[in-house]
Amino acid sequence: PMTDDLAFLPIRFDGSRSAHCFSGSQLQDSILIFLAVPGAPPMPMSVLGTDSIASVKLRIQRFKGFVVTKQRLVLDGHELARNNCPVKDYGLADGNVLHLVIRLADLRVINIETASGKKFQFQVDQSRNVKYLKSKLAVEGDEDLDSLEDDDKLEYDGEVLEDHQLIADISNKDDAVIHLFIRKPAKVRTQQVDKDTVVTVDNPQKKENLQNESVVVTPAKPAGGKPAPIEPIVVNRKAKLSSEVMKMIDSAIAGLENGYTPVMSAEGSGGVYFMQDSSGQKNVAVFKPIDEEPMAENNPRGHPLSTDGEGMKRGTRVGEGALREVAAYILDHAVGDRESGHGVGFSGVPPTALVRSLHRGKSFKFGSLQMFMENDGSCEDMGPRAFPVKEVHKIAVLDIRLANADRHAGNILVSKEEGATCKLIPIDHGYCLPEKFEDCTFEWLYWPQARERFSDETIAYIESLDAEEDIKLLRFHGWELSSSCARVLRISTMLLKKGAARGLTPYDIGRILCRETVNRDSVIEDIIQEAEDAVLPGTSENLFLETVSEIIDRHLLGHCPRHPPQGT
Ligand SMILES: Nc1ncnc2c1ncn2[C@@H]1O[C@H](COP(=O)(O)OP(=O)(O)OP(=O)(O)O)[C@@H](O)[C@H]1O
Repeated sequence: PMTDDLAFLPIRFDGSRSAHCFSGSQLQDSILIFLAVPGAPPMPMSVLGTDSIASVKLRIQRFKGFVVTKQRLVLDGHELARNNCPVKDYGLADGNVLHLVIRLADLRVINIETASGKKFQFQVDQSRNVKYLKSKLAVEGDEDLDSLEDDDKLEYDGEVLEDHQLIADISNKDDAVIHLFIRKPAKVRTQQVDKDTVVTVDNPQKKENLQNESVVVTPAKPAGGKPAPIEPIVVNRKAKLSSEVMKMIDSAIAGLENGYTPVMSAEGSGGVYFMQDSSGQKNVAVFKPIDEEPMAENNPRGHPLSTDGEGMKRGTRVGEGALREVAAYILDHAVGDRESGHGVGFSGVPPTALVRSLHRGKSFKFGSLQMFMENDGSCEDMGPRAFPVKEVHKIAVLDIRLANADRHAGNILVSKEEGATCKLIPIDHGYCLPEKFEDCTFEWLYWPQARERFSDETIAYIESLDAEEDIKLLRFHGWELSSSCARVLRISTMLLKKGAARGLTPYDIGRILCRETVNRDSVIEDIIQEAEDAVLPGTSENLFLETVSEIIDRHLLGHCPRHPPQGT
């Protein structure tokens, strides 16, 4: 609405003066940008270069009503994630379009009937338009819709709906039935080879990340029978799925078979669906389809499409979120147990698997399926004071090892156990194991617990870690890490081990991995640069890592731990 648009503009202007009357420095610092909210035309907004991201979000909250913590601001496909950072550090300039992505959806249920009488149900954000609904249908409709063309129409009450019309404006009645004709492009190619389905996940940017570019789905039902509604994707038949994963899949199948359709989560930046058990009373799993990740083709939250295949965080790929979710679970070994088949590991990543799942009762989608963990909210809802040191440290160890680029407070669930102690549950690992350290951020970095030393038990666990074994383990499960992701894992594991051995705290180590400001490289980035400058072109990876190791040692020598290392 007009009033909202106007509210953005004059906020910096004194009513009696025009913009031209601004005093020198303020005028120079003022930047006119456009804020793009899904389903509405971009609106002008004037900010100062010195404004922090948090203050821009606060203004958006004041004028648009979206709570600060539920906003993600995206410029050129990358999130402006640091709330304390001035906008000028992100290089925001006149005319830039800032995309607002709301992590909280305003969902609307829509019933759709095809010409041949088939019925579908969708949940769509009210702020999306008809064009978006069509693109969703194009992917999620069934084979009947295959032969239909792009210009097929959606109709409501005998009226043809225009592409730009908002879902909110179509009808006020909740039971709106929209008649449609639409085509269905393929997203993931499947091919029948003997009794198996060979699936190629379409990710043109970085195919080498999936072994042989294809994945074998083992049919859970005998050949000729109906496919199971959820099937784990198993690349290596020798890799056993943990019993927790199998149990979770079985209960989610029971829920689907009893007719309980997965419910879309109101929270999250991508498509996140809660699957129920056979009673329909309890959430048992969380399904995140590959094609609905932030910046992927069918993202339901209004994320702009990625233009170059890079994900919302630097050094990650759109379409690989599910692999990273599974990798985080696989690499979260239980103490003393590196093999597959473990339940919950040292850091408590919920059991997670790559699956093909029936979506909305008709088409299949690929994605990650994670055990639903009962919780009392996330760290976004409470201060960190009540969290036990051990709980914070287990998250810190995970984030440092995996160079997690998305550890915000909403991605740590809190469960209050009996006796009121809090357990922390790390979720959402779609942006771990990046190709570079640039976007590493750790919510816990400034929590007091991060300044405590690791316990002996944690130090023993850290000592047992081995990046080479981890890379092999992922390969065994079918994910061949790209050389740059493997390098990041090797260096972060090396730093964690060296730091812990010297008595450094999670804060000390985390500060080496995270940039202090957006535009200043982190210590680890400087160390890598120094090593790159020191070695000759064509040097082996091993020699390069030795060089990194020496530079880290030198850096840590100059680092004075808060307490002397143990045993010295
Ligand atoms: N394993 C889980 N158990 C219980 N709840 C979960 C689990 N995974 C996700 N959720 C719930 O779903 C919401 C969205 O999930 P998630 O954070 O993984 O999504 P996302 O799209 O990657 O988004 P974002 O990082 O922007 O929040 C979470 O805030 C949480 O409430």
